[in-house]
Amino acid sequence: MADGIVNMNEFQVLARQALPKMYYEFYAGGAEDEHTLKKNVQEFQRIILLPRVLVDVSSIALSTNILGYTISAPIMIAPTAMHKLAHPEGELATARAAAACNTIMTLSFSASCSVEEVAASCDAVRFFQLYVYRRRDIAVNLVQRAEKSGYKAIVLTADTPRLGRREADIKNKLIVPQLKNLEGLMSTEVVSDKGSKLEAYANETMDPSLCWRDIAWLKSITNLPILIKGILTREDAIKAMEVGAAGIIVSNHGARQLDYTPATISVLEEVVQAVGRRVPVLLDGGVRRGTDVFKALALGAQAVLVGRPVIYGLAAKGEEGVRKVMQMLKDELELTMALAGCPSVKDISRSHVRTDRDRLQSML
Ligand SMILES: Cc1cc2nc3c(=O)[nH]c(=O)nc-3n(C[C@H](O)[C@H](O)[C@H](O)COP(=O)(O)O)c2cc1C
Ligand SMILES: CC(C)CC(=O)C(=O)O
Repeated sequence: MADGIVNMNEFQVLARQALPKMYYEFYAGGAEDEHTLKKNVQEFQRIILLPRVLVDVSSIALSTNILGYTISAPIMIAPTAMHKLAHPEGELATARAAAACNTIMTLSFSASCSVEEVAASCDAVRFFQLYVYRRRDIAVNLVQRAEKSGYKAIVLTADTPRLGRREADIKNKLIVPQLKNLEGLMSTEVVSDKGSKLEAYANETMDPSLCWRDIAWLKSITNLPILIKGILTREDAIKAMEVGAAGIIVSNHGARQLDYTPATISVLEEVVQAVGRRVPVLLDGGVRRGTDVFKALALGAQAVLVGRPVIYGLAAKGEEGVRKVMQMLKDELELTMALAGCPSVKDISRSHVRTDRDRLQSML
């Protein structure tokens, strides 16, 4: 099925064909007007590449290091919920693909497979994404299980005190299957019979009082490094460093939370400047091409994460589809680096891209 596929957009078409409408729209959709959803992709397209020629590019090195772990390319797997809605093997297939590609998978708190099942099926480096519920004992339980199962970092998602308004899910009356990590801890049944059950469930469970002070609590329950996901401003990047985050993920949750937030690529540089290399800055949102990865690296990200492309690969062709998606991005990045005159990831610099701001400044 994935033979003859030449780019990520084609995987999206396959996924649409493979999935029931309710699930496809859950995966593909964004919040409200989906303004940010479009912007996440379009703002990458506004950045221009400035290649250097006559550089020896006979060998291209893609590998990089994240929190001390070497990965084959600066492209990681973002946490996305409920992979069994895309494929019967769910996160186990995704995890095996991550291991085969030698990259880091971030397992979603809201996965359809448990932290233990995924750990048993994948010897690659894994991070665990955490939502903090009103019932804090659930976070303690999950973090401890992740630590015991060999996950290497906690990715705290900070942009979801409530669920964003996803109109397709409301229309489709999206259902929520029992979340595997919560089995025996709490039920995911909700009473709401109108609109998105996911929204009702999330709003009942998420702790909207979670705040910067709570990072101290989180640190008290784990020895793992904590990355904060959902940072979009200089101010919050500074706060994240003050509370001791080991890394920052510039993210607007794939445009599924607050609509009209900026495209992630357009705020990356501001965050990178605020952080000043003290901790790694990662980015997700709208990465669909190797050139996008290159642009994010040129603007200071240490790596990117991809969300929907992985789900589209999974829906289209299970583990093989995810592998193909990751390989496609790697191959495109490798070619971009060769054509831009960058033999290694370290050679990708700010001077290899021109942004709208650069164009404005050159006019002053
Ligand atoms: C279907 C779907 C489910 C998601 N589930 C989660 C989740 O459980 N936890 C989380 O922190 N982010 C979640 N995200 C956000 C992703 O981690 C990531 O920020 C986003 O997908 C990146 O944008 P992209 O899809 O354009 O690559 C989800 C995104 C999608 C599309
Ligand atoms: C279960 C969730 C809250 C999943 C999520 O983060 C999302 O759908 O964007």
